[in-house]
Amino acid sequence: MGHFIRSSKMSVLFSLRGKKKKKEKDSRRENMKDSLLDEDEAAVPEGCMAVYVGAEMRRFVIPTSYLRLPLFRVLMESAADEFGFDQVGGLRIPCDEEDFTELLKTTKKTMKNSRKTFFLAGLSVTNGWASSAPNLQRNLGILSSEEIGLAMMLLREGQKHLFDHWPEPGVDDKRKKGFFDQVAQLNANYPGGLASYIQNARKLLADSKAGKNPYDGFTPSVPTGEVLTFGNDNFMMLEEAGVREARRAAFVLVAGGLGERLGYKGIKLALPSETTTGRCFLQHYIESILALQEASCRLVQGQCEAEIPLVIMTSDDTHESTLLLLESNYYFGMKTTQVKLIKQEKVACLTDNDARFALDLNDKYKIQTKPHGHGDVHALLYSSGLLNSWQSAGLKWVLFFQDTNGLLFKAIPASLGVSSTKGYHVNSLAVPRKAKEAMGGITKLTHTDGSEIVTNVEYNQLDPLLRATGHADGDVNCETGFSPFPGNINQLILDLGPYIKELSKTQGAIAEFVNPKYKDSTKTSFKSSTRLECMMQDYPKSLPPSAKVGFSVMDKWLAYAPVKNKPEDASKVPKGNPYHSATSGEMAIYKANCLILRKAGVHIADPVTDIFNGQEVELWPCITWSPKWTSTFRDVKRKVGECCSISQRSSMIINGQNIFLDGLSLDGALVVNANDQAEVKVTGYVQNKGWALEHVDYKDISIPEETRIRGFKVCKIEQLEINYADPGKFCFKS
Ligand SMILES: O=c1ccn([C@@H]2O[C@H](COP(=O)(O)OP(=O)(O)O[C@H]3O[C@H](CO)[C@H](O)[C@H](O)[C@H]3O)[C@@H](O)[C@H]2O)c(=O)[nH]1
Repeated sequence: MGHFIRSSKMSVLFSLRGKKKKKEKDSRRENMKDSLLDEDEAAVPEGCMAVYVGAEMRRFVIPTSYLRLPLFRVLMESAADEFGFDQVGGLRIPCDEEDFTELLKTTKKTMKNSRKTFFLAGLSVTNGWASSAPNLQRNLGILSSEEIGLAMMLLREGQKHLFDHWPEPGVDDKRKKGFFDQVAQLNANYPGGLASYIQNARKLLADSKAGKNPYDGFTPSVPTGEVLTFGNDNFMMLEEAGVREARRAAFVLVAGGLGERLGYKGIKLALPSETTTGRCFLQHYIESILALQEASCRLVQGQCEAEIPLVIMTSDDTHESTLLLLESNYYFGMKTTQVKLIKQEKVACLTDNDARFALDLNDKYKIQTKPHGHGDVHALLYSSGLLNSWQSAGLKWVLFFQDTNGLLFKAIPASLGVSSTKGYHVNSLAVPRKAKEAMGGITKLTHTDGSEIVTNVEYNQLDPLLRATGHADGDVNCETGFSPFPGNINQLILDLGPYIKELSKTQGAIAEFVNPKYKDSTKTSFKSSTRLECMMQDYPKSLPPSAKVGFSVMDKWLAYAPVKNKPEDASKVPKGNPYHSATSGEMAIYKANCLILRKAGVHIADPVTDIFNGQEVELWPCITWSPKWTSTFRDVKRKVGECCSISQRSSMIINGQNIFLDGLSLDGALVVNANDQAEVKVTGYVQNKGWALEHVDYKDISIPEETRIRGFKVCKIEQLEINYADPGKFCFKS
């Protein structure tokens, strides 16, 4: 590598082809300009620029792509500052023609060999830029040119504090390099790099400090959408339409969140959705998708070999455990090629309104990072190329869903049916919402210019928005006992074609927000570091008014029972509001199954109430079935005959595709297992001691965490278990 430092100070000037010269202000610029004017600008080919070097103004023509190299660009930019040019930069570096020629040679090579270092020799020339961070300046010798480029960017963006504690070269050099590895990664992961991230953050933090309403100019009102009634003819028609479409769908599960509110150490996808079978959320989701796939193929004529793709968005917090869960369970029956994991990266945490990065408390060479939110899913899907491959394969729908909603697949067929019959580009699934419940409200926003959008207003923004627009009480229930705004459960169904079209404009970037928790009303410091975030449901916000955006409202008991809150928090939820805990999530599954069977004609006893981990819940018979038993209500009705009854203390597990209940009277526990080729009718009176729920305390650490967070364990005292492993037609009569 050549050595660029010479005693003689010379100037380099460059001009971009076709740019007009501005009026020069100082004499040095005047001199240079004179020389430049003699040059034949037209001779500079497209994509190149002319650079004038040294006292003689020797002309070099170089590709403008060189500007992509961080240091080269930084030097050009600082020169532009120095000379006051806007588009035409001047560069004054102490080098001579020979050095510059060498610099170009190396640049050329670097551009070819991509990101190798090349500017090292020139660095000491411009060391002045680091004088504001003396500890960094002393360490420049140990850094590569790429690292220097990043360091320059950090200083330019007000991050010099990151180097305050750096010791002399020779001490912790490896960790210093590690610091830049992380900076390079953070820089590469954010569109526009860290400089854009910091600039966006400063703007959003200033808006937040000023109390700026993100919905300024908009008036909220209650939108109208499709309201579905479980089990009526319309519902069954929509379910059938949805199942038909399912073979042209892809599912996307966002599962990068750690679930801090639940306080569970593992990944939420590995939690049992209910404990009679112990089926975890991921197993339940995969089996539900496979069941839909089969049901969809059965509906269409001729050969159907659809394999519904499943994409799981993970993060560093969840990736390894998710992969392990899949691999150690043979992907729960799904082909490995059907499942793709895409990992979102975290973003830098910010300590103050100037968007200064927070250093990790345990490692001063590491910037603290946090997840950027589920909105990352759009950019990742776009950049992965999956969307285009799905389109080429003839797919039409993309369904997004979250990590812990054991009821969701009961609502999917009908809501997909709504999308296909209404031709919605975007369909959000919603349920009645209790005021202040931690779910966004689907809201119609009318702008002062007359334009309208129907979108999610997040739960922490709905109350201030309502108060700011003349609703003095803010987010409150209306006479129905619910908020008038339907609650968004973050199950989105997008039409793939318009989705791809929109993403090719935005590359999947979603508007960000920041939510700092201030120490006091001066809003100058934060209780803990914050970061920029984005939400997947904000996707429709950028759509043109012509986009067909709708939503479908379903009963809450049917569609929504997430597991998000730890027992101590759930027990403090105001009476009548949902707990969203492991306890309520499991109880909701039993309740929904009972209500579905009731609607199909089974006599099911009323529930009793009980208290687990301080939460009062309805205790219905513990009935579960494997997803392949049924994907639609019509199918349930087909499989349930006359005169069935189930007592309150009963439990039942139906595990098989062709199991029919007919004249069954159950008072105890019954487990029916049958392979897909066995058709089994279950009838008669089954009575035994059954299963009981034994109370456990969440504070009792001798009990496994996944059990104690729900406050009970299932004690299997006595049951009748019948198994059919062979094909054939069978009737079991007790
Ligand atoms: O960076 C992240 C953050 C979250 N998630 C995933 O996104 C989903 C939702 O995360 P949370 O459960 O933390 O979401 P919230 O409860 O804050 O709220 C979201 O879910 C609610 C319903 O459950 C409402 O719909 C609300 O409007 C919506 O923002 C989870 O599957 C989580 O794993 C990610 O993949 N990456």
